[in-house]
Amino acid sequence: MTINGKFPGPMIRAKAGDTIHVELTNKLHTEGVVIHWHGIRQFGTPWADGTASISQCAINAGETFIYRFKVDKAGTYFYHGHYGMQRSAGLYGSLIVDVAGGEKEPFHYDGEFNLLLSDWWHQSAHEQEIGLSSIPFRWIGEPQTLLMNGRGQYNCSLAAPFSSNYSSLGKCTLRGGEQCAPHILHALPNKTYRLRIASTTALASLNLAIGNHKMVVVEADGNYLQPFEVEDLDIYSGESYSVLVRTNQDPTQNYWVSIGVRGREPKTPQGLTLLNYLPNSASKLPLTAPPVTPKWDDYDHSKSFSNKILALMGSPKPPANYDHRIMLLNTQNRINGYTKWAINNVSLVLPFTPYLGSIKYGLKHAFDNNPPPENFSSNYDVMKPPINPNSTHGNAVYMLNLSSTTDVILQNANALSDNVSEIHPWHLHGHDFWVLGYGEGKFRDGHDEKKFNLKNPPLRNTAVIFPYGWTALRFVTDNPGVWAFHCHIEPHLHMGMGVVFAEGVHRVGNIPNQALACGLTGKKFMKKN
Ligand SMILES: O=C1O[C@H]([C@@H](O)CO)C(O)=C1O
Repeated sequence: MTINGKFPGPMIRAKAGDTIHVELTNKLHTEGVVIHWHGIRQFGTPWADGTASISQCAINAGETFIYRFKVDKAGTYFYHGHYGMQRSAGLYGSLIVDVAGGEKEPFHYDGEFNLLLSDWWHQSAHEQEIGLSSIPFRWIGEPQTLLMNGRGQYNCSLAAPFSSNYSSLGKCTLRGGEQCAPHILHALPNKTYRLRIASTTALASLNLAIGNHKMVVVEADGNYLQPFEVEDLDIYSGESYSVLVRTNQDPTQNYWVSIGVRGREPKTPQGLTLLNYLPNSASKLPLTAPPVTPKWDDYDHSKSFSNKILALMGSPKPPANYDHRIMLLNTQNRINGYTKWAINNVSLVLPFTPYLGSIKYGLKHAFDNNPPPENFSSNYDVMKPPINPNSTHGNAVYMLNLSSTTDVILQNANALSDNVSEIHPWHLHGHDFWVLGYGEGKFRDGHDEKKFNLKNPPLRNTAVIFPYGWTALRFVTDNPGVWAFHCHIEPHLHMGMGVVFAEGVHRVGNIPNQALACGLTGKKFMKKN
């Protein structure tokens, strides 16, 4: 899927405080579409969040929807489809917000590069969707190619001469000008570059490294970090980083930039591009092989990276206590033979009427009004496959009081097979949260919160749960609207791995009619007219 004939879609670049106005015309003849502005909190414009069945009705073929919203915070963001598997089909692009005029970033750089990372399958998103909702279940499998700015190669490797792994593929013979040719980073020696990195993968967790160069991490998800230096960085779907790279290596050489799969047994060759030191030719191959991606299941490496991420000194601190705590157990389940993911034993199936309208107008039949479970059984064994794998469908909403401090403890568990627990990056709409901590095994109430970092936890919109572990998040419900909170692995959301939060919906102003033109809100307004 392309936008204005482009894949990825065009980069949108604005300044903090700007209003972005996008007119999205759906020219997909046979399906609806929406676009989510990932990381933008949509204060006062919850109908512009771009989540089908949550913030708006999907835009029908031939129709145009106007997204108009303010970008209040500088940072590295992206946008993407939020309906079915349209992200896997390529519906995404970069969204960069620069600091407001007269303002400065808290670090210096001479130039910048942007890398939007994604993964690519030869199977269409429709086949993927059907496989996920079939008996027997057909998993999408690992991607064929990893992409940087939509570019990657199949059945050949840029690095074949260096590596026995990839020599079997043969060397890519690029003459220049091919659409699959990598996006080369052309740099001058002895400068500092800001590399913006965002991951909109449908599945893959990635590790990025630059041969011979260290990176200083300074931003995550549009929030400044206490700078720290690394040789490689893990990035999960839904996350973004800025790193500073000093081009202080031998200026007669070029250097590899590599991305490789983490957290799942990789079946996809590394994605590669070059850091080209000018005036060298970009066709000059580096002297050494591309950086090796850490072993896919070396979770200690991933945890050590996550634990280094702390807020820049002077950043907003979390409230010291919570008003409301929700425990969310993540399990893989079955419903009538279908493979699903469930949260506290409920697998999310979105309603036909978007919540924002049904809650605002009190249309009680639009979804299950019983509160969803805020906890799970204290004797659930997270280290074993579920004893009773059957779960239920649901579409109930966590109704949160406005201006309250909410803690969410995400609890990972064993999947359906023995000795399998997967990585899940959870993304919250409408807010940033503080990541208070990560832990192993089952969260111990009354004990583990003593280890929370309340001094300098990073603010983010996406945080990972490690296999068999828990992650603690805190946020303030300061944004009237209805907000998705879900695993950012697209097939996992499709299989039900998400929940919905609503706060202060009575305060939401005029929702554009078009966002309501389906389901029960559609009926209500059609009658009126
Ligand atoms: O949701 C998933 O399903 C498969 C596997 O668990 C069952 O085939 C997989 O690897 C997932 O992440």
